[in-house]
This record gives sequence, structure tokens and C-alpha cells, in this order.
Amino acid sequence: MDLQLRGISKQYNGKPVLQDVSFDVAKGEFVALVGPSGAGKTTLLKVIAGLEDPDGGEIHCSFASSKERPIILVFQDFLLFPTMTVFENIAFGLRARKFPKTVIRERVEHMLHYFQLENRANAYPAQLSGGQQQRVAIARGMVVNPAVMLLDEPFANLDRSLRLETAGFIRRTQQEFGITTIAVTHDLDEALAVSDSMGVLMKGRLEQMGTPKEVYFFPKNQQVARFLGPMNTIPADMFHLLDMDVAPGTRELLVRPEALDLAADPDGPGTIREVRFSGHYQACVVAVGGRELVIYQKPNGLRTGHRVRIRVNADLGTRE
Ligand SMILES: Nc1ncnc2c1ncn2[C@@H]1O[C@H](COP(=O)(O)OP(=O)(O)OP(=O)(O)O)[C@@H](O)[C@H]1O
Repeated sequence: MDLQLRGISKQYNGKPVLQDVSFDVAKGEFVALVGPSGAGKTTLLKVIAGLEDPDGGEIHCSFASSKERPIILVFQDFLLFPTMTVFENIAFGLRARKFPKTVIRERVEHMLHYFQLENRANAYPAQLSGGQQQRVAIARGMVVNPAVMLLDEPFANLDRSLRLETAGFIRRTQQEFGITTIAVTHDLDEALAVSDSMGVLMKGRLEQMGTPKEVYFFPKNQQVARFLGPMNTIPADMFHLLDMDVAPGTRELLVRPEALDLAADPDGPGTIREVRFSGHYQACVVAVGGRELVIYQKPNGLRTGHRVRIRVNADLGTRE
């Protein structure tokens, strides 16, 4: 275990910002922390980085932060030094730690090679594409061989394709170098796609921590469920209208739109009210038992007015 947080709490001016936050981070793990604005995500990152002292609780590290193996906090925007070349930007952290010149050259060249920036070593940030700037910023963090990398909003201010590319790039790099990474982000798609564990922070409390699939498909409560995206609430009196097995005593089922399947059936209990095209899937609004369910399907020829049967994929359902 690389990091253990136990009962972390923090107040600003008497207002609790973090309340009893506990979780473990394994070596080499990528943890994404998500949550609404003001939930305390950045404060938690600063506490882990040692930039803020918690009012209560403890953090246990399996290593001591040192010149050789620091914790690195990469702040929002990946700001590069505009008057320094790519080489100088990447070398900055090593120079600040007074590493010998030969070590600096060797390590920076390794990064330039790994990040495919060799022919841009003497360029200035303004001469680079957005994607290249991101890579320089990540290289600048990686070059100091951090034990833990803390990222604050690493995908902010990037357009969609660059967000996904950067997320994948950070993921591959932290895996290859074995760097434990904690990222705070608003970008749920990227958090779900690249993290090993995802923590949902709400009003200073860690509501749930688990694999992205667990948290997404089996949220602990309605707030977590709704924060992560649309969710159908299916009450017990509708169970007989759907194809599914439900444990006895279940009062209500929370089901994501992608955990429901539709099949055309002239005698089916549902009627398609609306089909919305959304790129790689279509969202069908289906009237059934006096309610409406939202169901994501691959485009499959079903149209408004069609009668349907509805199947619940139990592996992706969640109960309350
Ligand atoms: N230095 C500070 N002094 C007083 N209050 C602060 C300070 N830093 C943060 N806060 C407050 O603590 C709460 C949590 O802030 P924090 O920045 O940790 O949230 P966040 O989840 O990162 O939000 P966002 O997603 O908007 O960045 C907010 O209400 C904020 O106003």
C-alpha cells in the first residue's frame, strides 16, 4: 500500500470542507476523485501533497518524500514556462533539485524520446500544438521520478478529442513508470475510462470508492447515482412488466440506461415515445406501466410508436 488516509478532516473558517475521509491507494494505482464543485477535491489533494494540514486524521505513506522520490502536484492547465524551451521546461524540476548536469541531460533526453518530442527540444511552448504542450507538461512531472503524482483537473480546458488522448496518455505513462497517481477531475468520461479506482466526494465526505464499474453501476445511494449520470428508478410494482430476476424483498431498482435492452414485440408492455440520436448510441424514451424509462441502444431500427419488451441486464443493475 502506498498511501493510507485515515479520518481526514479539514475546516475553513469553521466550515467543514473534508469530513472523515479514509481510503487506501495501492502502489501504481490510478485513483480518480470526482464530485460536484466545492466538494473538497482540491483541498484533499493539497492535504495529500502536504500543502495544507488536516485538522484531524492521518496519512501514512510507504515512502518518504525526498529529492530522489518526491510527491508531485501538477496543477490545473499544465502551465509551461513560456520563455523556456521544451528541454528547459522538462529539466526545470531536476535543476531546482540540483541534480548534476549529466544526469539532467540523460533524464530529459529519455523523456523527450519517450514522449516523441526529440525534434521539439529547442522549441518554445507557443510553437507547440496543444497536445505537444500537454506531453511536455506530463514529461516535466515524470522526469523527477515521482513516487506519487497528484493531478488537479488534468483534462480541463481541452477539447473532447484531446481530453481522451491526454487521459490515455497519462494512463499509459503512469502504468509504464509504475507511478501511483491521484487525479481530481470534473471529466467523468475520462475518470471512468482511465482509473483503477474512483472516489466520489460530496460535501466533504467520500460517499463511495470502488472500481469505476462498481461505482457507476452499483452506486451506494441516489446522490452518487445521479451525479454520475442518468438513472432509471424502477419501483416494485413495475417488476412484473420487465424481463428480469429480482431478489425477494427488493423495493426499488436503480438501473442505468445502458443496462436495459429493448426487443420489438407487438405484445410487449412498453411503447417507444421518443428516439434521440446521440452519436454512437440512441436514447429511447419508453413508456411502460405509467412511467418513462430512458434506455440506450445501438441504432437498431426501433422507432417511435413501436411496442417493445424490456430486459434488465442483472449484472449492471443495482438495488436499493
Ligand atoms: N483557502 C481557503 N480558504 C477558505 N475556504 C476555502 C479555501 N480553499 C477552499 N475553500 C472552500 O472549501 C470548499 C471546497 O473547496 P475545493 O476547492 O476543495 O473544492 P473542489 O471540490 O475542488 O471544487 P471545484 O471542483 O470547484 O474546484 C469550497 O467551499 C471552497 O470555497
